[in-house]
Amino acid sequence: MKTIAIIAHNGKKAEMVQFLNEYRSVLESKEIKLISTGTTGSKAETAGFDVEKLLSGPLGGDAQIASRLVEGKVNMVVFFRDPMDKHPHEPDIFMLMRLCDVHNIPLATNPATAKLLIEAF
Ligand SMILES: O=C(CO)COP(=O)(O)O
Repeated sequence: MKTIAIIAHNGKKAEMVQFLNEYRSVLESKEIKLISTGTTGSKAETAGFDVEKLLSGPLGGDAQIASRLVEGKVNMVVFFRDPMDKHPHEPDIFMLMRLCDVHNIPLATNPATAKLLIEAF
């Protein structure tokens, strides 16, 4: 089973739910496990997805996902960042993105890229 980490900043959570809904059948047919930061996961659960929720981003959720990733437990990251907002945990955000590159894990930071990646996943 492959795992996708889903993360969205507040201004991008609606786009994340829209993306998940659009690819619901793909996620189900490929038996993809979802893990997420806390609030993103709650939104996904409300939309009917089964998600393992970690802490909220500002409390260390990005860092927890990074930890799973370096242990080889994450196969792709969908991280809809909000480039128009400030984030107190910016170091964690950059750490997660850096570690995707260190470990050669596909990272989509916007819906257009996420669609291309999930179709090839
Ligand atoms: O802040 C985040 C990612 O950096 C997302 O965290 P939440 O999903 O808890 O809002």
